[in-house]
Amino acid sequence: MKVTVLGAAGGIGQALSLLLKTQLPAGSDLALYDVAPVVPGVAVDLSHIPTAVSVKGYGKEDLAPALVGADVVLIPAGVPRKPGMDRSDLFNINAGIIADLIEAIADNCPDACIGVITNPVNTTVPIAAEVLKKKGVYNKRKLFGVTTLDVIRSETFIAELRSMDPANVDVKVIGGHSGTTILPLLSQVEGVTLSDEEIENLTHRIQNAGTEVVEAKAGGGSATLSMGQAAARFCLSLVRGLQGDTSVVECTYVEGDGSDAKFFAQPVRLGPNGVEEILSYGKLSGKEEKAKADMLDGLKKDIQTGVDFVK
Ligand SMILES: NC(=O)C1=CN([C@@H]2O[C@H](COP(=O)(O)OP(=O)(O)OC[C@H]3O[C@@H](n4cnc5c(N)ncnc54)[C@H](O)[C@@H]3O)[C@@H](O)[C@H]2O)C=CC1
Ligand SMILES: O=C([O-])CC(=O)C(=O)O
Repeated sequence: MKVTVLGAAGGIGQALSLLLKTQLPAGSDLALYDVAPVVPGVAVDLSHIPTAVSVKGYGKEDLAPALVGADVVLIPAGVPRKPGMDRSDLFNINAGIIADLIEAIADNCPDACIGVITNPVNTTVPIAAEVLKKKGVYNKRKLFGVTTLDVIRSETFIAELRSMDPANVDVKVIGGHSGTTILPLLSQVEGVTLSDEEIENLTHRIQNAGTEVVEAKAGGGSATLSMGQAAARFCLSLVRGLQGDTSVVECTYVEGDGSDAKFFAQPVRLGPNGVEEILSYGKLSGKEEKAKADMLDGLKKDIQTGVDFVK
């Protein structure tokens, strides 16, 4: 497997690359690309860790060789939020960065699975799809918005509340990746019964957890370490699927049947083709149904913003 990280010298990129260096299957190649001049140094640094994963750094002018042969491309390139900003405030800068990087992916590794981390995810994923369509290489089974951070936060916060081992908590989070479009299905958590008040408080915390980190970092960026862990989990799941394991399920923002919105985060079974099957997210509680209905217009607008940007 070759995994390429675009934006590898950033906060997420470095944490993610470290986890991949130590956890990708033996024999994998890890390609680290960034426009920041430190990226070859990040690669040398990681290369001293004794695992059977080879690491190579690629500077600004070397995007094509970083991508050629990639099975998976993860994209945390772009600017993060500062206090007082919404994820949508990142659109002006990050939309162009995503469009350019996706174009290069279309030219150099059109069959790769692409995991978009760059915000606003609700919009950057539709941008990626439109660019790939223009290039004639769009495969909806291979384009993913990485929303795993919402899942691991949900698992963490529930485990804390009930003094459980987080490894035993499994939560589906559907919708999108900002504000109320993040919809954790807390009525369905197996083995955990939550009161209405607990569900309300947890939902609010999960939806605002990104802002919790942005405010705590006080101008120094947004979640990088937890996001590195989330993206590594997602990437390792994708790789297991690509290598033939068809039992791997993750929630991720993909183009499904469009019954809720054209792009929607939902549980997906992964496999050799990327998305093998979009799974049902089950029965929602009355409150979750209403929360979904209330956020869909906003999510659809975010998606349209991405489509319009490319058109
Ligand atoms: N999907 C999610 O759940 C989450 C998404 N994010 C998003 O991830 C993005 C990155 O966040 P951080 O790593 O904290 O930012 P950062 O500023 O630490 O790193 C971004 C990196 O991207 C690089 N970069 C910029 N333009 C580039 C280009 N054209 N090609 C290659 N590299 C380029 C920069 O040089 C930098 O090294 C932000 O947009 C942030 O909002 C952050 C947390 C969670
Ligand atoms: O909140 C942000 O800007 C970064 C992010 O997406 C998250 O932490 O969920």
